[in-house]
Amino acid sequence: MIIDGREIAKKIKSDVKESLSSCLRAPKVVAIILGDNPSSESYLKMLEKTCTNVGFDYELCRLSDTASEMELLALIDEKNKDDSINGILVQMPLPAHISQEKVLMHIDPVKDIDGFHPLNAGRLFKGEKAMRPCTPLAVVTILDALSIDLKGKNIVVIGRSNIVGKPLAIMLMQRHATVTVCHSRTQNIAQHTKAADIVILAVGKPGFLKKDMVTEETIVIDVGTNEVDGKLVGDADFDALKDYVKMITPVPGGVGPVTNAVLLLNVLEHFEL
Ligand SMILES: Nc1nc(=O)c2c([nH]1)NC[C@@H]1CN(c3ccc(C(=O)N[C@@H](CCC(=O)O)C(=O)O)cc3)C=[N+]21
Repeated sequence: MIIDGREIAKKIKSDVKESLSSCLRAPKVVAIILGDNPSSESYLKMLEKTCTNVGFDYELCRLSDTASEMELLALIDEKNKDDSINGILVQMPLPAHISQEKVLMHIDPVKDIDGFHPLNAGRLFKGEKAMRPCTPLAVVTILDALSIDLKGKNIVVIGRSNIVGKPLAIMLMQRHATVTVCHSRTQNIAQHTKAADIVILAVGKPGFLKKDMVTEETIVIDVGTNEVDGKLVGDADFDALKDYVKMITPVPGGVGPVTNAVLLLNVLEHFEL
C-alpha cells in the first residue's frame, strides 16, 4: 500500500480551518529569508499557500544574503515583541557568516514553530509539552493517521540529525516504541532493518533502502528529499519496494505535505482559539 501524504495533510488543514471558524482574529506566521535560493523560494511559496488556505495571516520578510547577523537578530526581536505574530520561521540554511545557533536561540520559544530552539528541544527531551520540529512530527502524525499502534514496535530510524533523527527517536520512545537509531558508522544496517516493524529513512541517499533489507511486513516512511536528474526522490528504492512492503510513503506526496500541515498545529499550540 502506498501512503497518501497529501490526503493526510488535507485532513489536518481542514481540521485547522474548522477550528478557526469561530475565531475573532487569525493567527499570523512570519517567514524570514536571506537571499534568494530557488529551493527555499519554492518551499516558502508552499508555506504561504498552506497558511493562507486555512485562513492564517502570512508575512514574508526578505533580507539580502549579505545582511549582518545583527540585522537579522534585530528583525527577530521586532517580531518577538509583536503580539499580532504567533509563529516565526527563519528559512534554513543561513549564509555562512551567520550563526544558526545564535539565530535559533533568539526566537521566542513560544513562537518557535520549527521547534529548533534549545528550550523546545530540551522540553521534548524531557517529555514536557514543547513545540516539536515539523518533519519528525509529520512522521508520527502519519503513523497515527494510519492507526498504527507504536507500543512495543521495533522501529529503526536511519539518520541522527538534530532536525529529524534525534527528535524523532525521542517522540517514538514516548509512544513506547523500541527505537534503534542507525547512521553512517552503523555496521550491517540490513540486519537492523530486516528485524524492524517500521523503517524510517532520513539519510539523504537516493535508493539507500533496497528490497533485500526489508520484509513484506515492513512499513517504510521515507523522509529523504534528494534531487536526481532534476527530480525529487526519497531514500528508498521506491519502485522495488512499493509492491513488496506492507506500506510505504512516496516522495513527493508522502512526508513533505504533512510536514507543512503540522506546522499549522504548532502555530495553534500557543494561540487562544
Ligand atoms: N526553518 C526551516 N524550516 C523548515 O521546515 C524548512 C527549512 N527551514 N528549510 C527548507 C526545508 C525543506 N522543507 C520542506 C517541507 C515540505 C516539502 C514538501 O511538501 N515537498 C513536496 C514536494 C514539493 C515538490 O514537488 O517540489 C512533497 O514531498 O510532496 C518540501 C520541503 C522544510 N524546510
